[in-house]
Amino acid sequence: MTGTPGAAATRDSETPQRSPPCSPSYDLTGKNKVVTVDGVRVKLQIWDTAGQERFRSVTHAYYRDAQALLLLYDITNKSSFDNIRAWLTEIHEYAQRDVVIMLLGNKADVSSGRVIRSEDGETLAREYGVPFMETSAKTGMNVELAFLAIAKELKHRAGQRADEPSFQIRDYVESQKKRPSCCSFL
Ligand SMILES: Nc1nc2c(ncn2[C@@H]2O[C@H](COP(=O)(O)OP(=O)(O)OP(=O)(O)O)[C@@H](O)[C@H]2O)c(=O)[nH]1
Repeated sequence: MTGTPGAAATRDSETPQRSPPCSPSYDLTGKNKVVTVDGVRVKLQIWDTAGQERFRSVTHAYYRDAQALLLLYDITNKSSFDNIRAWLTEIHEYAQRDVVIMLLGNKADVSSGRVIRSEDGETLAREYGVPFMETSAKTGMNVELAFLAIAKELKHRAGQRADEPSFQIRDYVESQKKRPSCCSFL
């Protein structure tokens, strides 16, 4: 699912989900997940396109009604990064207008073999106005944060009062995210 809408999250839905094809230590996709935000339990239902990105008509069905999309690329795989632009264009066309999008550069634990710098991810994310962080499904780095940030945003939208300041997901992610250690930079 790298370079694809790796996870599409909807809140509290009854639709069955797919399982991921592998089992890294921390799952970025494939399960229902309950995240507690300010004492409120937010249930995220997560769908993984699981390699079906070749079949665009199938993936449309995955993300058409999603409230949030996690776009993953692999920092050791340039084509997965290059695909992100095409996915953002697709999403613009087919997803909900107010869908929450997050860009994730996965495999941040890998110290040799990195071909995409953190700055490249940051620049792309800034261009599209979406939050960005690097993650590792192996060590768990920023995985919980990705889901928590999405849950906070969705909860905020659902219950926002007119007098409340809006939740800024990009600021929140920037303030909370962990950076990979020095040695994994190019
Ligand atoms: N080191 C490291 N390996 C990872 C990480 N995430 C996934 N992998 C490994 O990368 C390989 C591919 O993982 P997948 O989750 O199958 O990749 P994918 O892009 O989702 O594949 P499809 O869903 O089939 O498109 C597996 O061997 C995983 O264990 C990570 O964060 N760090």
